[in-house]
Amino acid sequence: MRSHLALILISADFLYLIVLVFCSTHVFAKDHMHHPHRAQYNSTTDRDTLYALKGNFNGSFIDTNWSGSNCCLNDTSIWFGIQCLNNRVIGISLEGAGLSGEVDAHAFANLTELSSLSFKNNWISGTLMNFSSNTMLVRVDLSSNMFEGAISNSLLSLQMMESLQLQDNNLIGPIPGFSQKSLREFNVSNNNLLGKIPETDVLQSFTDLSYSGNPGLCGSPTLIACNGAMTMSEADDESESNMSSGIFKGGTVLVILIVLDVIAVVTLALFFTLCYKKVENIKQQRKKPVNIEVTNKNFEVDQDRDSKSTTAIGGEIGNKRRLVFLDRGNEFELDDLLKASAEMLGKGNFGNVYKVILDHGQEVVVKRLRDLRPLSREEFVKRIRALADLKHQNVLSPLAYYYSREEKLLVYKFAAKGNLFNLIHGERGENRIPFKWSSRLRVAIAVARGMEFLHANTKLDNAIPHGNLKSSNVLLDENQKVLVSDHALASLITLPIAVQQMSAYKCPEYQHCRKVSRKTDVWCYGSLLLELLTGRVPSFAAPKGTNGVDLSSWAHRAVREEWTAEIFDPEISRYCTRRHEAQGMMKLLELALWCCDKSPGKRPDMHQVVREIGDMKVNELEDEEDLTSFDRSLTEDSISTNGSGIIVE
Ligand SMILES: Nc1ncnc2c1ncn2[C@@H]1O[C@H](COP(=O)(O)OP(=O)(O)OP(=O)(O)O)[C@@H](O)[C@H]1O
Repeated sequence: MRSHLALILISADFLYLIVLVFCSTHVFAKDHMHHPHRAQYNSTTDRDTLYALKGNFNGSFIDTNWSGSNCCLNDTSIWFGIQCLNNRVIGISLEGAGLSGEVDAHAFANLTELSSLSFKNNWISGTLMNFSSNTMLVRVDLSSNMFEGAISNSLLSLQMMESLQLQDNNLIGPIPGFSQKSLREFNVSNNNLLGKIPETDVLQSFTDLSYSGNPGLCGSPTLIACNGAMTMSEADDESESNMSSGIFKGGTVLVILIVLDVIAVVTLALFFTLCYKKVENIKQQRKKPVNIEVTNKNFEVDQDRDSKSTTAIGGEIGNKRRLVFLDRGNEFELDDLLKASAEMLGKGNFGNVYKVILDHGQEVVVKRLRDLRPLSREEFVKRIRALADLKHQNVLSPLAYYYSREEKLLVYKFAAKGNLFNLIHGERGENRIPFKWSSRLRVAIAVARGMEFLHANTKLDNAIPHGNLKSSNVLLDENQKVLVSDHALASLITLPIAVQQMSAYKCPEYQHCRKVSRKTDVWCYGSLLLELLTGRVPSFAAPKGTNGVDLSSWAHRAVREEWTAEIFDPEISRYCTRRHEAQGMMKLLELALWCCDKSPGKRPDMHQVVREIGDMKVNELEDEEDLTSFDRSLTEDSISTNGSGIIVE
């Protein structure tokens, strides 16, 4: 018994010594770093480190963006994706930048001020880097890459770390015993990690979602029992206790150890208080204000950060504050937009969308793009020009754009009658004005024409002409003209984001063999027809918190099992009493199922679709009646939205 106690005390003393040494060096190191004149590293070493890092990646974008003699100028970042403070690099954020390659293990050794690192959504492979020099790191996000090997033990020494995101990689081996109290977000799901999850308070404080998708992991907080598996530290403890019994005997040693330990505990408490105060001080200094504010009155664009970008492209952008108009007429300045009142229409997958009423009464929509591919100004302009050149009466092309390093805007005409999603699924209570068959057919024909035009005229190689066709991207202007919007935005968005968010990537061929093509747009069009016919929301376009239906499988089953009549929206079947209407509904259903064929090769092209659908005659009288319905349904506030154009149930 005594020998056990003595052993425990000696171990505690040993631990104490280690902690003491660690604390002194750690506190000293931080102190050292916060006095620039004493610092060993500076902006030049940071720049050279980033140049070396750039050499690790295969990705054309940082080749062009990371160049020149300064990556930071005081607190302003000169290079893309870098954050600076006092001429030092404190943040790197290259999310969805299409980066591949392996990062050198010691790539970050000189970035001693780095507090935030994100390489989320890239294709980076190799083992995790060594972070032991990056003691200021607060956030690390390496999720959705192809990192392999073990979780680096260097992460255990990061005492300021609040968030560690390593999910969706190929990491293997056990989870090290993270015990930093600062750690509030932790995710290692969807890797190949093994063994028992260490029972540290910190690791046990996260839910099993942080660990899911690792078939070899066991122990709390997962529900998988370990069947005798131990963590590495448990195994070590056990073998040590077996070996050491009987080494220490006698009461004297014990008394001395007890006295020493009391002194040690008091000193240790003093040291921890000192460490804690230092760390809190540093955290306070690092809190930076957010740059972009959006209110419901107006919106502000971050213009000052672009003070270096004055390059003119084809004479278009000499002035950094200029909106560039893609057509003549309608011209106004960015300042006119900024001072006008703005109302948020919705938070789309690619950025927030605002309706802005200019002083002279013109209503426009401003789409503030985010998650863009890291495009140079030239590439961005080229792609916007290509999509703006596509002019058709059923296609909504942008009127103008704004480009700066930090901000990219697209300006569109405002479509006063809202979107097709609201028309179909808007409030179904007694105030609803029916959205009848002939109106639905009219929309289907207009969308087909718009899509046929896009398919015939899109010039960008390998691009899907639309890529995100769905009912919230079909708009109606003040004259009920149907407009297909948001075409070709896929060419601006990073691939991982496009895969997550765009309709095209929900098609069967992408699920099976990661391929999309022009015929993918045809599948989206078929799904839109099914939405029009059934009044149900397709699962890929269902608003957050609601469930949609796999419309194509559902409709195919209905036809196979001969209960087709039941799938039509009662709102149209109730009114479609005439023979040609019932035939039209069946014909449109056939066309929808053809477009949704699992095999892209068997689907029609958009030209064939227009030919098929053009044969269906819209009854003129019914059409007149329905136009009135459209108007009333949109002006009587019968559609309730949450401001994002999405139905509130
Ligand atoms: N020119 C416009 N006129 C009127 N409403 C618009 C216009 N452009 C977009 N909207 C509406 O603003 C909201 C947000 O549009 P946005 O296209 O960004 O998002 P979304 O269609 O919900 O999703 P996604 O980003 O995938 O396209 C939607 O309700 C859309 O119908």
